Amino acid sequence: MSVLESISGPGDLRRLDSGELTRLAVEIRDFLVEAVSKTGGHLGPNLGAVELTIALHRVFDSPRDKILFDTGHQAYVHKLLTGRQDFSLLRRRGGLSGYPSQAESEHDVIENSHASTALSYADGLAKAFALRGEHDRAVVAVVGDGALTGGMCWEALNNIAAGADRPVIIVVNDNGRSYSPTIGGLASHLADLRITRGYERALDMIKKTVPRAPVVGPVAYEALHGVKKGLKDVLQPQAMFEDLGMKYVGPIDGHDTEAVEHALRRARGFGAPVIVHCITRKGYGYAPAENNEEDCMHGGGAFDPATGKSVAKGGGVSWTKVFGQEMVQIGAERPDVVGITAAMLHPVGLAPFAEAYPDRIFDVGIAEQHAVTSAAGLAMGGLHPVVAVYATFLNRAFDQVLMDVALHRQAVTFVLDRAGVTGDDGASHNGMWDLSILQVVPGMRIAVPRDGARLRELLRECVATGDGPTALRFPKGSVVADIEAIDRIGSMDVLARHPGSNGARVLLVAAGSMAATAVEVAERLAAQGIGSTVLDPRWVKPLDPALLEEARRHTMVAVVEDNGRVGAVGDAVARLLRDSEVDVPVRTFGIPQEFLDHAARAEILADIGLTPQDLARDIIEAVARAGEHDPAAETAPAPRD
Ligand SMILES: Cc1ncc(C[n+]2csc(CCOP(=O)(O)OP(=O)(O)O)c2C)c(N)n1
Ligand SMILES: CC(=O)[C@@H](O)[C@H](O)COP(=O)(O)O
Ligand SMILES: [Mg+2]
Repeated sequence: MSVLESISGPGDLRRLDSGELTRLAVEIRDFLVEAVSKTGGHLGPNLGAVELTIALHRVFDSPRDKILFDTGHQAYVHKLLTGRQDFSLLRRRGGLSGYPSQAESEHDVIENSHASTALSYADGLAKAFALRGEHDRAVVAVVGDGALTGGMCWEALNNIAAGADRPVIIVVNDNGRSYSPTIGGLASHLADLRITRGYERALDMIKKTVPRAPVVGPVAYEALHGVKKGLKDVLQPQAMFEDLGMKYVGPIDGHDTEAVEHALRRARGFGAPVIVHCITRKGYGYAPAENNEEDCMHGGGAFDPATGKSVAKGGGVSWTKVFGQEMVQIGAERPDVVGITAAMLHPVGLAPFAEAYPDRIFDVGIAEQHAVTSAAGLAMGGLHPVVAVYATFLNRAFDQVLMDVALHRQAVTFVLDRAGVTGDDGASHNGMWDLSILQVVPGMRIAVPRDGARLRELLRECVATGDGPTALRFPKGSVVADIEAIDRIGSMDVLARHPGSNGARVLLVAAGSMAATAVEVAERLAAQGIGSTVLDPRWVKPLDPALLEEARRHTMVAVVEDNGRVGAVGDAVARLLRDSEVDVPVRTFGIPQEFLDHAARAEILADIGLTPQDLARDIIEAVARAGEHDPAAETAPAPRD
């Protein structure tokens, strides 16, 4: 039996000797490379957190002590050490989540995969334990250097530092990277800290060579003392954390289990808020990850363990790539257009723009709120910023969109990638909120492209809009083949028309990526004798008033959208018809307003009925209930495949 197989829980860890600990780290790395090569996942971050996580579970008694992981993508080792070693269905239906999950284990706390939250949870937990008199319970938060660039961390630090009687132990997992190298003043401060080891050695050297004052006389001694002080100020920058009222331990070699364990025991013994600064390498111990310049195999699909090369079947051109290519074209024509990313230059597709226009790209760190309000500043300064984020991450910058950009009617374009169901990253990654929250923003215009051609077209319309904010959203994965319009009504594209053989006529309003699905639904309805028109609004906010006249020519409006059902396009269409007294029923087909468990996107779309066959069946039944159509009268059975 391997050492890893002998670990059924954290208690088993404490019985291991140093030789077994060393073997355990090797076994965990081998396990991670093998398992993640099959399922895909966050290999790089987890290879960097092996020794750190082993030490954590040897020093702290989870779940009585709380061990929190910021973002949670680096918690695979934590899962292995807390009784979960079947990774065969990692991030897949029925398998382990790629993030902590309270349903999986009492050792798991934070399920939200949005970065920079762990210190706030920690502050809250520490206050709760103090108030309940549970002073023996430790609260430990593991936070990456990338997550530390998020503003919430500093809000929390401000509070944690004030809580001498409710100590939080903050373990900074500093590998110098988010996806790419972490940016900003804090990152360089952490980098300074990393060289502190040099400071200690330099200080020792000075101590040994600088003779005592009586020997060299006060003037010379003062001069030499000034050198030492200067060195101390320059090379010993942990003062920042200590100035905050935090104790600082480090920097520690984050791949030396015993050193980390010793530092954690010291930290626990302080009984005061403390930062344990661990220096790690993302992808440590697996060369293809360590040497991967772009992101150290931060995330991604299945790969060949021998080479680290992706084995994912080539799925065509991604929406992200189409966006990135068009941005380079726009950048050549519009010197006022600049790009902003929140530590995700490559994932959001802005790397080609950055390469072409290096002084017109701003990576603000994992700081979406700052990204948005700084975009308002850039726009006020006469530029047109394009803020590219994953749709779900815009949630945390809602007030900035509303009160900093829209209130000032600033020409900022938000490009929301991973919009709609993403699936394998779990509930907090689905981009199912943006069409709802942006609906309430006065002056916001929202474009939803149905394919690559429309993405290029609508992106240009967005950046050509100078009197207020625009947003454009598209899903994860490959673009579908272009779907050409057969007609145009106002600013909307007609994609299909079917006459039908009875009174029913359904107006299918398809938002963005649901267009291909809607075209197929219309064909299924036609087979049942139900007439329809498939309409791509292109802009879903504001809706084109021409929609009203088109609705009047139908007996039902069915809106299909890859967003939560509440307060999005369907509700906006219903409100428009109601306010204009167009008495045609509107049915909305979207994502139920729930947190969805992790699974593949296709599985979830099937679960929630956003497939052509389910939609057709539901619409046929709705038409029948409305009395315009009796399916039994038809010869062909209702489609159920
Ligand atoms: C609010 C938010 N924005 C962006 C992301 C995407 N994201 C996931 S992990 C990551 C990098 C995290 O870097 P770090 O905290 O240093 O952890 P590491 O992967 O280096 O261990 C980013 C940007 C996120 N999860 N949450
Ligand atoms: C942890 C995190 O937020 C991302 O790394 C997430 O896994 C998105 O991955 P994709 O870029 O594959 O959608
Ligand atoms: Mg990092």
